[in-house]
Amino acid sequence: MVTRIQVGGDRPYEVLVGHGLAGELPGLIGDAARVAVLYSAPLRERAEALAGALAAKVTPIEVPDAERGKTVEVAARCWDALGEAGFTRSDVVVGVGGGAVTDLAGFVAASWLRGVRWVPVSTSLLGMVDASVGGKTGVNIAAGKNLVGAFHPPAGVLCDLGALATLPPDDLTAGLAEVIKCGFIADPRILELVEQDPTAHLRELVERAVRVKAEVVGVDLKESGPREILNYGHTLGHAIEKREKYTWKHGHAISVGLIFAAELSRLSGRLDDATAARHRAVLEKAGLPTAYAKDAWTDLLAAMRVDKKARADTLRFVVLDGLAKPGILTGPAEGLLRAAYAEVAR
Ligand SMILES: NC(=O)c1ccc[n+]([C@@H]2O[C@H](COP(=O)([O-])OP(=O)(O)OC[C@H]3O[C@@H](n4cnc5c(N)ncnc54)[C@H](O)[C@@H]3O)[C@@H](O)[C@H]2O)c1
Ligand SMILES: O=C(O)C(=O)C[C@@H](O)[C@H](O)[C@H](O)COP(=O)(O)O
Ligand SMILES: [Zn+2]
Repeated sequence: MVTRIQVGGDRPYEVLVGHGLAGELPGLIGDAARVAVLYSAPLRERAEALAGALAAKVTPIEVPDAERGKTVEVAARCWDALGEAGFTRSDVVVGVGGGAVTDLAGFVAASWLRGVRWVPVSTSLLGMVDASVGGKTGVNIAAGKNLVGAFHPPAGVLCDLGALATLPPDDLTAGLAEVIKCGFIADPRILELVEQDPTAHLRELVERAVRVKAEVVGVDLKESGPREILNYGHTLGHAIEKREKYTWKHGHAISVGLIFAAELSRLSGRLDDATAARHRAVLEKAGLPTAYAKDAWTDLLAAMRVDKKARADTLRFVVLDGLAKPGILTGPAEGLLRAAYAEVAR
């Protein structure tokens, strides 16, 4: 059974969730004469199998794995490959992999000839529920996470649940952080399912999280307001990733960031104690990290200043005013931020 979830907006598309979706790719490619398939080594066989079923001339591009591939230098190598293959505006970029590869593939597609079609074939939990949906594409730079990129919605998204069988357990756990985020900002049923047993409810969790994201990005592609809620936990999370030079898994950093954001919500008098405590409990139950280095505060505060939600010198955070009631906290005092950090510092 294939579930089709619609994403609205000026350039609507579908997210397909199911098993064995390879047969859906040619339809999304359409009559393109050339297709570039970006993948990293762990997904080589899957990418080759998908490429082999396409009628178009395929340019395979193997990129470094995980965050090591999400760089300007790797994007430039991809542009060179597209140039050599004579890629035109009717050609298509496909990204096969987790969020790092699909963010890179989307960025290459967004920047090539100022924008060609692209299709993420998501193979990680995090990619399925978050990275492949919504058209945020980009790369990391030394100054911060995802600081260079573009909004460029895909032609469609394939989430083949069968791929999750080979996903390393740590990466499955990392993906749960974004699933849990969706539970706190919009769909508390997600939290109940994770509290019971996430692996027993994977399909429902994927579908629920995709629906949360699809609803938000369908009304606010460019993050002019409502979309900011998807950044819950990300202000501190991205700062941790930067401080760790992108060696921490995104979902792990977001887990700590979610607890920090919940504590910030509680300490600013906006969130009740029980809902704040539930963050730590559900993230722990999923096997996610809940603490970070005590001595890191100065670095983290500096990194948070380039968060995309900041405006000039004012930091802005997504907080909760209750379960599934996200809001914005603008310009909190540093003492408040420090107090929230003390709750995750180890
Ligand atoms: N664009 C967005 O809206 C958005 C949303 C959330 C996260 N992100 C980005 O996504 C990235 C994180 O994505 P991720 O958690 O998928 O990490 P990832 O892409 O680094 O993948 C994690 C690891 O799992 C491997 N892998 C993936 N699928 C596999 C499979 N089926 N079998 C075996 N190995 C597999 C990868 O090769 C990699 O080693 C971050 O860069 C984050 O910033 C983007
Ligand atoms: O799609 C969004 O919007 C999100 O914020 C989802 C996040 O989970 C994701 O990590 C995103 O890449 C963060 O975007 P950024 O703009 O803060 O870099
Ligand atoms: Zn994220």
